Amino acid sequence: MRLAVTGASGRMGGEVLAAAADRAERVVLAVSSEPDAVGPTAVDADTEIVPDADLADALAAHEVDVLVDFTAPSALVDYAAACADAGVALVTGTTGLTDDHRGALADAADAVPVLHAPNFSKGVAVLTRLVGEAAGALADYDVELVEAHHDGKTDAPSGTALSLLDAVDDVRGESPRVHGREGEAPRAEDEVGVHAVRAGDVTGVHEVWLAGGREELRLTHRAESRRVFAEGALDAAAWLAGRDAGQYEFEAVLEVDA
Ligand SMILES: NC(=O)C1=CN([C@@H]2O[C@H](COP(=O)(O)OP(=O)(O)OC[C@H]3O[C@@H](n4cnc5c(N)ncnc54)[C@H](OP(=O)(O)O)[C@@H]3O)[C@@H](O)[C@H]2O)C=CC1
Ligand SMILES: O=C(O)C1=N[C@H](C(=O)O)C[C@H](O)C1
Repeated sequence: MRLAVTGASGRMGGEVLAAAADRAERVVLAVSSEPDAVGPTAVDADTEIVPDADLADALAAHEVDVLVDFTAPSALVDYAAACADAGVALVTGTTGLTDDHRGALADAADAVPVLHAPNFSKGVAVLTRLVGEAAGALADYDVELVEAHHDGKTDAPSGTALSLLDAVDDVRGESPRVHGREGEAPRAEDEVGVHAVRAGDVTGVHEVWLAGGREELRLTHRAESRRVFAEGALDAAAWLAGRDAGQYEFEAVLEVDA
């Protein structure tokens, strides 16, 4: 499998490059909006560092099978279009997507296989199922979500938090989401509080509270290292290579793994 990795100078891009090297996976392109910021030691000797402006040509010239992306929504839209033009599968973990960004991914998926996941850890996949089960079984319990990330994260709530909230809505119907609280306002019975902490170098914590009058259940996932996301994305890339055009879910990759 011949891989390209975008956001090569970023936290996750760097982690994917390091994980791929440790797994002896072939990264032919490290793509960056600032190629000079990608240290030569970040990539293997046979990996070419290319500016993202040249992505479409580079994908075709290097016969890339899958592009792995952790960048920003505006960049992802351009990268998805380049993948569609070059016939390259796309695995992306970029969060903060609006409906327009999702529309651009759907357009790309008309031409190539596309897999987007807001979280590439196995633990969060299980957490999402557990949250749905708990929200259904404890239907009258208050739900609140707290997520914490490093001080460099720009989108809030996290993509994972949004998908956990969707899991609650799937079993309870759509609930009003209250982001933080201030001042006088009684808690509505069906509201779901959402709280985003940004501090230091926290890799990623998601905690869902379910509180009844006399007991409280908390379901918590704590990522200890970005490597867990990078490994999940590389597993997804191996699974996606050679598939038909269309949109795929990370859960399908994990089913094969189980
Ligand atoms: N799904 C998952 O499992 C995970 C998802 N994420 C998501 O991945 C994304 C990246 O996270 P992280 O690596 O921590 O972020 P960083 O800010 O560390 O890196 C993002 C990189 O994207 C590139 N980039 C290209 N265009 C833009 C742009 N317009 N604005 C900002 N960056 C741009 C830059 O690299 P360059 O200049 O080299 O192109 C930048 O360094 C986020 O959306 C985050 O939420 C993070 C962890 C896990
Ligand atoms: O930006 C991050 O760091 C992370 N982002 C993802 C998200 O928004 O859910 C996944 C993980 O929590 C780390």
